Amino acid sequence: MLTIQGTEIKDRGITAVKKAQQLGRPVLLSEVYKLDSINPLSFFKIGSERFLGERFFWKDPKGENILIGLGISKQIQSDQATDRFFRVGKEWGDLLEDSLIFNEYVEMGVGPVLFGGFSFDPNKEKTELWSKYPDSLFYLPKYLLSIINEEAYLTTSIVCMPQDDHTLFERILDERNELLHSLYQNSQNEQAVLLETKEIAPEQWKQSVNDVVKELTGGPLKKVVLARELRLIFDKQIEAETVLENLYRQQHESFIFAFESNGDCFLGASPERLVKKQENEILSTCLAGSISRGKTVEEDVRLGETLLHDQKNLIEHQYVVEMIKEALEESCEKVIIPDHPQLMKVRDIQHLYTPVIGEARNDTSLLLLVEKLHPTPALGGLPKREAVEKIRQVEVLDRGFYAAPLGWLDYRGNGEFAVALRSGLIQGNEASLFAGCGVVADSKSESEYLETGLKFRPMLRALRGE
Ligand SMILES: C=C(O[C@H]1C=CC=C(C(=O)O)[C@@H]1O)C(=O)O
Ligand SMILES: [Mg+2]
Repeated sequence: MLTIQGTEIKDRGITAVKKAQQLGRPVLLSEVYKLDSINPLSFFKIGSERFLGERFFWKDPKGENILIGLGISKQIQSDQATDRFFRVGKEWGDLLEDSLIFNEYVEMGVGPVLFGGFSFDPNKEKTELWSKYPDSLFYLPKYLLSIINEEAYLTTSIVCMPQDDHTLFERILDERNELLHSLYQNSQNEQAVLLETKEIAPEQWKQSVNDVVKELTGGPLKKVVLARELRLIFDKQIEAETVLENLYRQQHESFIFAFESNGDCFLGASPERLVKKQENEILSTCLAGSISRGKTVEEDVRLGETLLHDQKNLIEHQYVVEMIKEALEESCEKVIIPDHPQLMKVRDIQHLYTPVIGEARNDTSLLLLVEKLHPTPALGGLPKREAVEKIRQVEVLDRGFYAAPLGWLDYRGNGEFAVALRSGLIQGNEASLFAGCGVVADSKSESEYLETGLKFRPMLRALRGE
């Protein structure tokens, strides 16, 4: 049975409350314990009673960093378009300033961690679809399970107020142990059954691809990513943990994420890293240009070779490489980018892929890098501003958090953001799925339409439980 023996939180809590009284403002207290191994999906699932709507899940493709948060100790959110990246960083920095952090481990992602993301375009007119997700939304979880290189750590974070007393910390001690004990209760979830699939305005979408193509020769615009939506209706409430478990089993090569807010859950399996920062080492990814997987090994290799030599896809990819290179060179000492793309093969699709390594300057923060990179031409287009304006104008879809940065940063400034692709938004017994594709001068609306069809598959399979 898993228990945390230490009761230091009581004394630490009293110290934090005294500090809050002295300063006349809240003080963050965080403490870390090492645990025996825990199944990350079970941890997410045990939060469904007490912390429904306040959970997140993150796994990187190699499974080096897995983070699951239950409960919200502090929420940072804003609907303001200007400075939104900076504001999150500022509020996080302010909270950390007088914090008491008891963490003897050096691993990234252990200790207080902020998890969340940004909407794709804060200036796009808002619809009901994303009403639960403001333009920037982050949680500092009450309980964070970090599985870093297969070692498990539990961080408890509490924002202590001047008026708090010892009863708060006694309650937390009990709650934490109950939570860990409940890891051993086994409950089976039943998959909701898909009743209806509505494709949102497919003909209008193809027309918008044709219209945009006409604007891509001669003018300033080189590339615009256009996305569309499927709305699915199920026979009963969709359980996020079931879909998440399916994604986890089915999409080994991708980032697996889930992010709840007020009853909705945004989740997916994205192959695309936006940026990772570990001390000064920066990793980013150029991912654009797509073809289907083959039914046989031979066909798969042949399709991959075709993609590697296809001019339309190479151009679509090259725009991303150019932009990421330029953006990173502004804030890095060094940027290393190979001259030619390779293939990234995920379960349903293969992409042109160029990995990027950089060395950040000392004054470069992770959120600054996110701001500079978002949206890359894999999600927005080129030039950035004009492409985002075009999307705002022609796209029917309210993208919300789709195609936007989602991830985490720890109290030492390390962290990682993925681009939230191959994703869906669960709302009760309905879900919206999103997929887009890079439109360039040589694009044909029918084949772009089929490409988006491939990109819906990971979420469709996970939701159907196949
Ligand atoms: C916009 C999406 O994919 C991007 C990432 C990889 C390949 C892409 C493409 O070939 O069009 C897209 O730029 C999506 O999955 O919704
Ligand atoms: Mg494409």
